[in-house]
Amino acid sequence: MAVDGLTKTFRNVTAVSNLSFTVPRGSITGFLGPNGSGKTTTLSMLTGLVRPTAGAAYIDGVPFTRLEQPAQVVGAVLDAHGAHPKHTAATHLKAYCAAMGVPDDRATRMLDLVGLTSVARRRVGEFSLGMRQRLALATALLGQPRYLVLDEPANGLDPEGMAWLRDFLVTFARNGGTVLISSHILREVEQMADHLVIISRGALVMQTSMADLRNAYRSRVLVAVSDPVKLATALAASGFTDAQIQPDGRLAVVGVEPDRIAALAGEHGITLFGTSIEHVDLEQVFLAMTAGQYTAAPQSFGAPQNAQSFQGQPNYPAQPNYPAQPNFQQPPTGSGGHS
Ligand SMILES: Nc1ncnc2c1ncn2[C@@H]1O[C@H](COP(=O)(O)OP(=O)(O)OP(=O)(O)O)[C@@H](O)[C@H]1O
Repeated sequence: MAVDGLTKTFRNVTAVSNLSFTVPRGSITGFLGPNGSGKTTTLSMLTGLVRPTAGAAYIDGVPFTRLEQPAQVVGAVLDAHGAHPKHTAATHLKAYCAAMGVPDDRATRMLDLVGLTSVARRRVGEFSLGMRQRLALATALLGQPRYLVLDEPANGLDPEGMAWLRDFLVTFARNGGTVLISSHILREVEQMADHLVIISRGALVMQTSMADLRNAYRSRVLVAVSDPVKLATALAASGFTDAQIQPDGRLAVVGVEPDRIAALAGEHGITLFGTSIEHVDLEQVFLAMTAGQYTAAPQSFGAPQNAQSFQGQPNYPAQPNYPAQPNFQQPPTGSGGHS
């Protein structure tokens, strides 16, 4: 799946603006952006529900409208409220089976797969949002598609439902399926996605693998020592080259455990005053990247104090932005150890 220069303008609102990205085959790609950033509009263009103003979207190399048997290529969940409220879950699915030309027993199997067998004869109007999400997924799966396009499927799911969805999608991708799943919360997709496409105001902010993102925003250890240059040299001699002296004189070290740093300092006669680990919250990084969707003040989105705006930067920022510095911890008097 891919979109290329995709643009959609509704009267005077540009919902999607010259957006290009690729969803690697066999991946789970998280499609992230704040409310109103253009996710649903993009997914609607991808699945042929909305006509682009410019650009194109491709599934299996062709636009959705040119797919010969679309339901057997792509399953889409764009609206959990698609089923008629007076239909039961079973009649809803069987109607889709008939329309798609697939046998009825597929409906029963999909109800079982999404955990709705016990409520198969209940009216959809009585379903909770989470149950509707499961039914919508069952509908999308009827044609045994290779691609899944899911718009905020976590909406309304309880933690158990979320865990179930995660496991289901991971298995689907492991078996060769490709998933594009939107969310406005990185945490919701972080554990299952192997790629991310991040948008803000309809434009691409970043396209990256999850591994690259984690790597660029790794935790670091801040070390206060008598001689930071000497410690940096000692670390480099041991193969740890990612150490930078901070404006406050501390050494910021990535990829080395505090105990190892303390041992090295001891070996080189460097006095260690204290260490603190600075964990990076990826959700904060994401919020900083997409801040300003509705307001010019990034802080109103809970962004880190030193966060920059990443808008319009398709490439990865060279310098990771760490959240505000944690309080420096002094070791107990006379211990000379690390915290
Ligand atoms: N049919 C439409 N007519 C006019 N404006 C629209 C239409 N559909 C979407 N928009 C506008 O396009 C922008 C993007 O909306 P879209 O629903 O694609 O965002 P989203 O990222 O999916 O948001 P959310 O996370 O809240 O679902 C919004 O400003 C929205 O008001």
